Parts: sequence; C-alpha cells; structure tokens
Amino acid sequence: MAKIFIVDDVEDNIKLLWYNLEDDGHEVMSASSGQECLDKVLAFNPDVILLDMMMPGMSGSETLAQLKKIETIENTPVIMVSANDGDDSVIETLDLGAHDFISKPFIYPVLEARVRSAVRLKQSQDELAAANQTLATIASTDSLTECFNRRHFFELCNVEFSKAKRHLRPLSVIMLDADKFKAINDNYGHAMGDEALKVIAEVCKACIRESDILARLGGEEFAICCPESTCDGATRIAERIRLAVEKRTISLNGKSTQFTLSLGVTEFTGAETQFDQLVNRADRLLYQAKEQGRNCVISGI
Ligand SMILES: Nc1nc2c(ncn2[C@@H]2O[C@H](COP(=O)(O)OP(=O)(O)OP(=O)(O)O)[C@@H](O)[C@H]2O)c(=O)[nH]1
Repeated sequence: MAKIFIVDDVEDNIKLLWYNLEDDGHEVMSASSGQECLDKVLAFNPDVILLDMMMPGMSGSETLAQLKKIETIENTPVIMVSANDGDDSVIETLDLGAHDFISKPFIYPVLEARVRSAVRLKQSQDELAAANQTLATIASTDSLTECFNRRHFFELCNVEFSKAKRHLRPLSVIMLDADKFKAINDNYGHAMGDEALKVIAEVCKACIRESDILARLGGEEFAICCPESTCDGATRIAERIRLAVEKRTISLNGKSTQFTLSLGVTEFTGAETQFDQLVNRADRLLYQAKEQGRNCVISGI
C-alpha cells in the first residue's frame, strides 16, 4: 500500500482514479489545483504524485517546478498525466524532474503498472535514506554510551567555536574523566567498567542542555561543549555531574560499587583561534583535579 496524491482540476478524473487506486489498496488524497497540491503535499507526504498537466492557474509544469523546490518532496516520484503528449511536452516534463509521463486518455492497468513502478522507486529511495541515516549515526556515535564520538564532537564544536568567535559569545568546555577506573575493571570486571561508562553518559545527558554537545573522547574520558555558557555556568553543570555520579551506585550480577569523576572547566576568552586550545586547557585543569585528590572540579581560563 502506498500514498498516492492525485492533482487534477476535473472532479470526474479524480473520482475515477481515486476509486481504482483505493481498490488497489492505496491511500489516496486529491487536490483540484496546483496551489492546493502545494498546500496539502507536506501534510500528506505522498509516495507518488499523479499530476495533471493542463490546469487553470498554476499549470502541472509550474506545480512540478515548485514541488522540486520542497526539500522533503523533491525526490517523490511525479507522474505527469496529459492529453498534450507531443515530444516537446514529454521532454520538458521529464527535464523538469518528473519520473514518468502518461498520455490521456490512459488505459487504467497501464497507469496502475506505472504507479507500481514509481512506488518501488520511492520505497528504494526511502530504504536508502534510512540506511544512510543509520550509517551516519554509526559514524558519529560511540556505540557503548550512545554519545557522540571524538570525530563528530570536533566537527560540531568547530562550528560552535566559529559562531562564538564571530559573535563574541560565551562558550565553555568541560572535560571529565572517571577516577581510578582501572580499579573498577580490575576488581569487578570489564562489564562493570562498561556499566560505569554508561552511567557517566546518562548522568551527563540529564545535567546538560539540549544545545550542549556531549562526547566520549575515548576510554573513560568525556567532553562537553556548552555554547552560550560562561565558565561559571559550566562549572555549576560540572559540579552537578560530579555530585550525581558520586551518589550513584552501579550494580551488575549481584555486585555493586561506586566511583567518582574529576573535571576541568574552561571558557573561550576571545583570544583562542582554535577550538582545540579550549579542550587542551580543560584537559590540563582536569589533570590538576586529579593531582588535587580527584572527585573535584577545577575551572579556569
Ligand atoms: N570497561 C571499560 N574499560 C575501559 C574502556 N576504555 C578504556 N578502559 C579502561 O580504562 C582504564 C583507564 O585507566 P587509567 O588511564 O590508568 O586511569 P584511571 O585508572 O581512571 O586513573 P585516574 O584517571 O588517574 O584516576 C584502563 O584500565 C582501560 O582499560 C571501555 O570501553 N570499557
């Protein structure tokens, strides 16, 4: 079953197609003008559009040109239906991006077969788009914690850094690292270590804003970029994360333990030219937190 959108200014033409397509199991929607088609198309999100060429007001060709400008619709197959099936008309329509051209009067089983072909194309496109989306997610995400990975973190943060630099807006970075993490692995097993990493991600996600960027940079080290946050604001977030992890007990296979975090926080001063400089400074502050006994937040610029 597919969603078919019929666009035709003649009510009887719509009815004929509607009943037949519904009998074939499709969900059908119609519009009686190009403008009505443009008004309804996003909400209906059709798999195939059957578009009449000769319509008063906005013609089929003009409607097609407008449909191709709509990002989520531009790849939806359009079948132009027209009594004007001269070569020039067919060429113009296909060059405008139509998937197919059917001459009027049409033989319904032929139209039906062409609709099926267009539906198959749309289904392949949708599957490809979903596969690409999955690949993009895999390429940008750490599979254990479902945070962004290092590469994607720097991609996103470089954009945020450019914005902050151009508009002289605040931007802060928090670096955090689990304390004595090796001991968790050694004493409770690698699976408990993995559990701790998942808890860090979960706690961080709960403590940050949607616009903040959280990533696992590797091992037991995480980073958060906080656009529009000053060092004071980011330090409060860091302290909230530290406290939440300190209070948390992790359990696996009947065993339980607790652990802590060390955190370094810094802010863009306006002088830095690269985002990496902020990460490196937050990392040095994190190292100081380790030196000062762990389970603490050190901030500075
Ligand atoms: N379970 C688990 N462990 C990991 C993973 N990645 C890295 N590790 C472990 O993390 C530990 C990091 O140990 P260290 O770098 O010595 O740091 P630490 O023990 O946390 O000590 P401090 O940072 O000084 O507090 C190592 O034992 C790594 O094997 C992972 O994905 N899962």
